[in-house]
Amino acid sequence: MELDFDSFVLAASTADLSEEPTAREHADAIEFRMDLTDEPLAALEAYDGELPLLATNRADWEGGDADEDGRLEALTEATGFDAVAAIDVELESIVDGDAEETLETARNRDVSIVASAHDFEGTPPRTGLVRTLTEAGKYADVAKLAVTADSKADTLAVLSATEQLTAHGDTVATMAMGDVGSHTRAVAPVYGSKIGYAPVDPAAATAPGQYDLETLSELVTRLE
Ligand SMILES: O=C1C[C@@](O)(C(=O)O)C[C@@H](O)[C@@H]1O
Repeated sequence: MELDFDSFVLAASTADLSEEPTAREHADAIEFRMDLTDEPLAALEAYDGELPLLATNRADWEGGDADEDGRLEALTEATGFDAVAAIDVELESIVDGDAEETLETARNRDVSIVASAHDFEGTPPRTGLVRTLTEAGKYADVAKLAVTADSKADTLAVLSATEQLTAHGDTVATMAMGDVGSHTRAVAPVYGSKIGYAPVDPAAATAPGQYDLETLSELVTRLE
């Protein structure tokens, strides 16, 4: 399956692929959080849903649950499944040189790459946001950055960086986590952000401040 990020992609974030039929009505893709389930490759093997998958195997040092041992290997293996249209790779793994094989395999298989960075502590100054997104964009089809907003000024920095990079022709996905940042999930697409994440089941949010899928879908559609 294919996923292009020329227009906004709403991804239903889940560790349970059996949620796909429920997600279908509102989502364009499923973000499959491999790190939050026990047998992710078996789940991929059994998947027969309609929505393309963005596979994420989030490292424990980046807010996820995957042990480093075999983490990128499992992600590489995931690119072999037809339904996997894109993978998310941590920018830090890319910069460290650990993800070379994963990136090469994905490219050979026409699987898109999202290079991601997360800040669970705060929001760096705008110039830092632009720098990180520009760096991520060198390696990937989409440069993704999720930060934690403590103030409205933080959310404006995220939106402003999003607008700048989009105007420059870069493909970015941005969001501010936490309560103060929630609205950026609805508004960032207006400034060019190309991926939004929302849980099908609000009780199973994969990041602080997420809206449930139906709500984010409605907000983004109305603001479009
Ligand atoms: O990186 C992201 C973005 C995210 O952290 C969010 O803030 O919506 C949710 C994660 O599932 C996803 O992998």
